[in-house]
Amino acid sequence: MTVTDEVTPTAPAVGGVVLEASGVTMRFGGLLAVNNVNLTVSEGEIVGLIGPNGAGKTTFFNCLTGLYKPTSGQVRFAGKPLAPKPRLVVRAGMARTFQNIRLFGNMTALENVMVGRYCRTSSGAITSILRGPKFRREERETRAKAQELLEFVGLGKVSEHLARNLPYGDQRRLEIARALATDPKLILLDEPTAGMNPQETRQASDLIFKIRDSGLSVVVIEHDMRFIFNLCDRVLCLVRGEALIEGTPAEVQSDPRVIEAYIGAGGDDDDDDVQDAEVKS
Ligand SMILES: Nc1ncnc2c1ncn2[C@@H]1O[C@H](COP(=O)(O)OP(=O)(O)OP(=O)(O)O)[C@@H](O)[C@H]1O
Repeated sequence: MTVTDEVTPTAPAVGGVVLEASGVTMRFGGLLAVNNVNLTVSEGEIVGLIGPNGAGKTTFFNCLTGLYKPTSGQVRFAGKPLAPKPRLVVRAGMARTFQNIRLFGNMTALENVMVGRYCRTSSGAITSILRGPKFRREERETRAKAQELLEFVGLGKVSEHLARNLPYGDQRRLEIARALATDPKLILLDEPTAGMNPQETRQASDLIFKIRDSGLSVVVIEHDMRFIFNLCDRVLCLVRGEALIEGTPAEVQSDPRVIEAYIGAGGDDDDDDVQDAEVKS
């Protein structure tokens, strides 16, 4: 089966620039993990970030989301410079998921999503302790919004299940729901299909299209080339911290330097995927 048989993406409605990262560089001592990388993401775009292991993809995400303060370079979001502080980044409208699942295992799916929502509520510590009418109203709204998001990602029926008891693919969806609860304009997904079976991967792809169709932009790191080439409007390939090529899936897939980079890195069979994946035109 070809990739294009698997899903039927709708045409992207690309708008103004949401994210503009320019000259982002991150040095760890003597190691230049990210070197002078630029990335622009527009409204309604799905952008893929690929590259062999250790290429700097997650480090670049960490620079975009304020977990790391870049050694140099600038990140602008919705036209304004973005301070490298995770809390401010989330408030500005950028959310993310992590390579390793970071859920609260002993909380229900619903509670996990509610936690994500609290950055948009206004009840302070005193209101929360006193549990007055304002707090109760916000809590009701937060709960309703969280349930709506669980339904959006296909987990409406398991909202009262403990996160740790959910199957792996559902835990990944739950992470996405929690990120969406912050009301982002842009969501960054770090290896959202890692460890998934082919059916879960197809569902993840459908969910990302649905997120895009709801008006968000998406940047996704992934090693699964079929998934990336089928999903993305544009792909940036990093190698040893530097941008090797940025282009449409077809352009990136047919660039011999990309295949070489994966083979040279002694990768995890991704090089076969780069050549074999059939991309949307
Ligand atoms: N906090 C850190 N301190 C020192 N070195 C780091 C740190 N984080 C990442 N690195 C190094 O930076 C380089 C890029 O790592 P990074 O995790 O960003 O790559 P990646 O492309 O996401 O890899 P993978 O696909 O394996 O997740 C690697 O050499 C890594 O060892």
